[in-house]
Amino acid sequence: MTESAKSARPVIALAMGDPAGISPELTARIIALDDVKAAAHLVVIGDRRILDEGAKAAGLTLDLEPATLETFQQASGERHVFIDLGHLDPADVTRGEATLAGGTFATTNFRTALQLADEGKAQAVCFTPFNKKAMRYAYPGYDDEIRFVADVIGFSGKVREFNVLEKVWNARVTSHIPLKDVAAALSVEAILAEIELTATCLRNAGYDDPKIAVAGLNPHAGDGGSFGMEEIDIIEPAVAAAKARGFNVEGPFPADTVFLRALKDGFQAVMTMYHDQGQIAMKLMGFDKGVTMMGGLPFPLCTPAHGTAYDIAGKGIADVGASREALLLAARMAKKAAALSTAA
Ligand SMILES: NC(=O)C1=CN([C@@H]2O[C@H](COP(=O)(O)OP(=O)(O)OC[C@H]3O[C@@H](n4cnc5c(N)ncnc54)[C@H](O)[C@@H]3O)[C@@H](O)[C@H]2O)C=CC1
Ligand SMILES: NCC(=O)COP(=O)(O)O
Repeated sequence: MTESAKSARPVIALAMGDPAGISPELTARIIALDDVKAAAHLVVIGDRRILDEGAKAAGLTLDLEPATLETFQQASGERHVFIDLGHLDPADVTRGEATLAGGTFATTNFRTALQLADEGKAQAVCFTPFNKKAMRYAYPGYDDEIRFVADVIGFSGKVREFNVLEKVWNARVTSHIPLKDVAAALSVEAILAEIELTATCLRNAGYDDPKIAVAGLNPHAGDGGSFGMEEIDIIEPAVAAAKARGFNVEGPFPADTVFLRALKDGFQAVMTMYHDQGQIAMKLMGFDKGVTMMGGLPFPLCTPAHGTAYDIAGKGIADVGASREALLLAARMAKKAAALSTAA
């Protein structure tokens, strides 16, 4: 890519996701978006035959620059780049089914994208949806993306998923664990660490003085200890400790109204205690725009908040809105990171 094109737009490595779902058509739709093109230079990693199937489903003809891992940095930047790993024949894809072949395809693409970012050859990574069952076939230790990323790039710092809508973010203290284990996983230290990471990620995304609302765990935030003690014993002390450290944080608020309060009172993020406490609200507020962002890594990592949608795969009706937001958020964060490192 030419120097002027490079400085204007971050390079985003886009890994094609699960081939049995909507990932191929979403990848094609992302490549065709003008605002994504204006915001980022994409290096798409996958198999051209799978992408072409997606383009066909989406009714698109794609104009991509073919390149290899060795040559893509010399690309002009006029067109997005496609790195064809040639590793999956469409004949081996069973649409709507989680398979080892699908998981191998997606983990290989993801690993390659992560390595590019780790080597500084891309400033951010995005992916179209993975299916966790398929990922586990290919990589048995695959609890979720966080564990995989940590394994691939050898990162041991704190990383967490955030769900992002323009109007509000959702951070969570626990994530992919059984609901029965949530209460035992809460501690003052865990909540404090999440607040700190959330504030940092919000600042990295351009919110200079982030304000965070913390949800309770129990109905009505425990109602003074009537329905559980976690608020009194853990969450309130964590919020007090965070305030003492200078964070703009309030709570615990009852979880059933905390998002209403956040929107009304201008909180940039709601911290929930477990996955679906936030996800239900976020997906109702903006399923077609929701982004999952892995915060705490050395580079932005974003994906749509929805999944592989096996039920509509190949029908050409998958909405690209959330993927578009994922790419645009990653581009914004990459530009902000570049500006901060230039200023330092
Ligand atoms: N970005 C990612 O990699 C994500 C992956 N997943 C994974 O996806 C798999 C399936 O997850 P589910 O819980 O079934 O949720 P899902 O989001 O795949 O599907 C839920 C419903 O939403 C619809 N839907 C999803 N995306 C859509 C789109 N772009 N346009 C139109 N309709 C859409 C589906 O057709 C389905 O009816 C799981 O393995 C899960 O872990 C889930 C969330 C995010
Ligand atoms: N692949 C990203 C992902 O699955 C996000 O999962 P979740 O945050 O919706 O559980």
